[in-house]
Amino acid sequence: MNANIEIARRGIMLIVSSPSGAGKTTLTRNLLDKEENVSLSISVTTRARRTSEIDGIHYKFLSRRQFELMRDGGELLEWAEVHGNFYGTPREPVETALAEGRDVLFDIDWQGTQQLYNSMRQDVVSVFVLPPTAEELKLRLERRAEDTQEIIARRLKNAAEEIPHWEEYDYVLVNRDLEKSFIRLRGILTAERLKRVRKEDIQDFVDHLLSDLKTLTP
Ligand SMILES: Nc1ncnc2c1ncn2[C@@H]1O[C@H](COP(=O)(O)OP(=O)(O)OP(=O)(O)O)[C@@H](O)[C@H]1O
Ligand SMILES: Nc1nc2c(ncn2[C@@H]2O[C@H](COP(=O)(O)O)[C@@H](O)[C@H]2O)c(=O)[nH]1
Repeated sequence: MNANIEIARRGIMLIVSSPSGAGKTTLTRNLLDKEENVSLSISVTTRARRTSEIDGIHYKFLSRRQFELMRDGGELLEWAEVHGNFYGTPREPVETALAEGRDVLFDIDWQGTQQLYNSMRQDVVSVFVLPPTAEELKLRLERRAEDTQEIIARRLKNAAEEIPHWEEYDYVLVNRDLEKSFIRLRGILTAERLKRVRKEDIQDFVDHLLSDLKTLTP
């Protein structure tokens, strides 16, 4: 057997959560640009589209009725109400990717993470991103200039309820320096991909290695 061969494994569900504005979207988009074999789970939402967003790329934007039809038809892996809007993860693309050994990145909140923990724990790796300070969180939301003052105030208020959920996650990152945070996030994915338990056919690989070794030793 060729020693460079890729060992087959199931895909990983890499979840990144944070209070609004801490930087999870920036970090996950960077990861998608730099890493192969990973795709973003595109959520459905009833939230209004921001000017910088494209339907079908950042989210699939739905009416409340369309969202309820998907949810009630069992088409969502998880769903939650966040900041007064509904968000959910379409089931089919995720299940297909994982079965084909492709990793999937999720930008979802703590409620969705809890649901995926309950249903798919063995596939989930979760990361909680914290802002360096409360003032910086507010500044980031303001500098992003995508939301009204009212929406920013609501998101900052909700941050106090979201942040205590950091303890439920596998990893925690304080996103002070973007480059350092990115290196850490990428490191988490790299290490998780190498975990022994994920390598479904590692035993076959080792058996071949041992049998080849026998031919080399008297
Ligand atoms: N380490 C950082 N230093 C300075 N600015 C940052 C850093 N990380 C992200 N930002 C900026 O902060 C703003 C908010 O980031 P981003 O949109 O990624 O947050 P988010 O956590 O995904 O928010 P939401 O949940 O609302 O989507 C963006 O303008 C982004 O460029
Ligand atoms: N439980 C889920 N949460 C989701 C999903 N998609 C996004 N989100 C979270 O909602 C908030 C707000 O996002 P924004 O784009 O409006 O700023 C943020 O915490 C996201 O992580 C989902 O499918 N399920």
